Amino acid sequence: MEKGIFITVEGPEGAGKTTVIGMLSQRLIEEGYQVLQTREPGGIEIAEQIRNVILDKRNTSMDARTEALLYAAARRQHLVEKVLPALEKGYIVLCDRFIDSSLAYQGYARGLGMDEVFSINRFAIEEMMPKLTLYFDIEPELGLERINKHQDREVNRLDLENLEFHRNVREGYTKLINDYPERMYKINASQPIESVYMEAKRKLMEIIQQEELKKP
Ligand SMILES: Nc1ncnc2c1ncn2[C@@H]1O[C@H](COP(=O)(O)OP(=O)(O)OP(=O)(O)O)[C@@H](O)[C@H]1O
Ligand SMILES: Cc1cn([C@H]2C[C@H](O)[C@@H](COP(=O)(O)O)O2)c(=O)[nH]c1=O
Repeated sequence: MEKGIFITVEGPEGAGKTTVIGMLSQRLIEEGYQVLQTREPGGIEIAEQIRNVILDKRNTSMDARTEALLYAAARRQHLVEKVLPALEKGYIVLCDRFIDSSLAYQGYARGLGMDEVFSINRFAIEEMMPKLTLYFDIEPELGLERINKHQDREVNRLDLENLEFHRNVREGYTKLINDYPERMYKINASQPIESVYMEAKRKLMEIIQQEELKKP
């Protein structure tokens, strides 16, 4: 039984997940909590290597099932190598994307089916689900506009999908929010960054208090 709290942040491209996770992480550390900030796909060497294969713009022939399996493989390794050990030590783990990304992108937008994608992921994660998922909701046009303006961020294979794909990703997330209202909390990510952060922080603190997490 893990002692920490597993939190995931989800949403379409450019919703502000990485930025807000950084702000939350810094604030929680200042308050004395042990925090692990990580991301999917990636976060550890093997998963970062898989990330490079999945997101490489040259891999235009990648089959949708191959893509789903690669995300699940990266997830498995990241979970056992990084997330579970941190949870056992009592950390708050803030993870940029997890299974809901596979359900929205591969299950819904790629059309593989959310149930099918859930079942391959069950093999990868066993029973491990987040205590809370903050879902950053944004119109794909605005999210893509943000990342296109962001000079340092390299555009990847998934970013290059057409607008219809990105609209379907958002529709997939909307289904998930309806299916898992207890676990998922929706935030309007088109608000100014400070408002998004404040709302995320309030919800996160509610869960930390509910779980009675102790500072070390
Ligand atoms: N609420 C906001 N208002 C305006 N700009 C924002 C907001 N949130 C993030 N940004 C900017 O949008 C860009 C993308 O943000 P960020 O990398 O945090 O998004 P992301 O959800 O992690 O994206 P991706 O999943 O595509 O990597 C950054 O340049 C960031 O400064
Ligand atoms: C975990 C996961 C991710 N994706 C997609 C979502 C994004 O387009 C990229 C990751 O890039 P980011 O800048 O780190 O957000 O991968 C996916 O399709 N399925 C997944 O399971």
